[in-house]
Amino acid sequence: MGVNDYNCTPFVELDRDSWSRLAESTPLPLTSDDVTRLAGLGERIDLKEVAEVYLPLSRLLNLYVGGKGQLHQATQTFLSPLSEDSGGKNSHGAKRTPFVIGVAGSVAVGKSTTARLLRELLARWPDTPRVELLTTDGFLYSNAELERRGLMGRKGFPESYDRRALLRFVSAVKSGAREVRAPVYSHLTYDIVPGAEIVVRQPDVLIVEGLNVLQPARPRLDGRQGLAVSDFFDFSLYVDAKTPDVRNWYIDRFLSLRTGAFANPESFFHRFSSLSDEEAVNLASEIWASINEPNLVENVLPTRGRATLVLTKGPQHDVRRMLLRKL
Ligand SMILES: Nc1ncnc2c1ncn2[C@@H]1O[C@H](COP(=O)(O)OP(=O)(O)O)[C@@H](O)[C@H]1O
Ligand SMILES: CC(C)(COP(=O)(O)O)[C@@H](O)C(=O)NCCC(=O)O
Repeated sequence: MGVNDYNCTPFVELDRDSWSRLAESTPLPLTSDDVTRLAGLGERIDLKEVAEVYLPLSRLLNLYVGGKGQLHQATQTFLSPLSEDSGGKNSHGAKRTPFVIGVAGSVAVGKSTTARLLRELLARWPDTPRVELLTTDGFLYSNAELERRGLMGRKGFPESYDRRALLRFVSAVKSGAREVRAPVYSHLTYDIVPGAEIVVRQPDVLIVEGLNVLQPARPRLDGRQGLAVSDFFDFSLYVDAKTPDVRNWYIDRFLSLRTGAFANPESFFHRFSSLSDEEAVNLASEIWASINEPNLVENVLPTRGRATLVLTKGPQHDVRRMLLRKL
């Protein structure tokens, strides 16, 4: 095949039928206990979809985890003469660090749902019982800081995050730090929760989910290329769908929040709980068009080709196609 061949791509493409056939040969099929637990997650996800799409995906991830484990072992063996030379005083070997998976994609495409499902499924594999989840919204600047920077209408854009703190967090996890802490964001108050934090203690797998996790590094002021969180990923997933479908999911979620979470007087959106259907659709469409769609087009979509796996959904969240990076 020549390099000008139109078919020349770094991805292997699998349609839904081929992918779901892999479920048959996936060890550890779902048990009725798993089904009960997954249903208890409160997701509206179809369990057939879990069995046909997400279960084989968890197997693929499990193979990558195993592959990284073997590479770690081989590297330890390679470095072991150095520890022997120093009479065991200097240990050049290092403990294996958590396997980090990035999950990227638009607002409302289903990143959190995918990440939560993967957490459940991965934890069933004997070599990865401890799976933790981090959402990057904890690294958004507080509303007060966003106001100060004139970024309140740009929440979710790369500049609305404390990118240095996020990078330090992921870098510490991949450096083998015993305990790493991250701030917490509340969708209810629409702000960072003062004093709250999540603590990550050397899990087997860490899933880092967020709009911009596949962004490349920004050039530094001294002109040198810095690092990006994606430099620390062992695997990354981009959840993709047509923009009009994602817009519909955003509006649907907004409508169900209006009758659910927005009814809580603590909610930032409480004042919208009494909107009529039409008013709520107009407001959600306005937020989508002014913030989330421009961010998708300008910042999120351009990172899709950087993922290890692109998962493309149809209008009902049904996964239709997988693009897997060739090795
Ligand atoms: N696989 C799925 N099947 C059915 N509904 C889904 C699925 N994934 C997400 N959703 C729904 O789509 C909306 C957006 O999903 P969510 O995971 O919150 O997106 P994100 O984290 O990307 O903003 C939610 O209402 C969620 O219930
Ligand atoms: C909190 C978010 C920026 C997503 O953050 P992420 O966890 O992807 O970093 C997003 O869900 C959001 O609230 N965007 C602001 C515009 C809106 O209200 O939809």
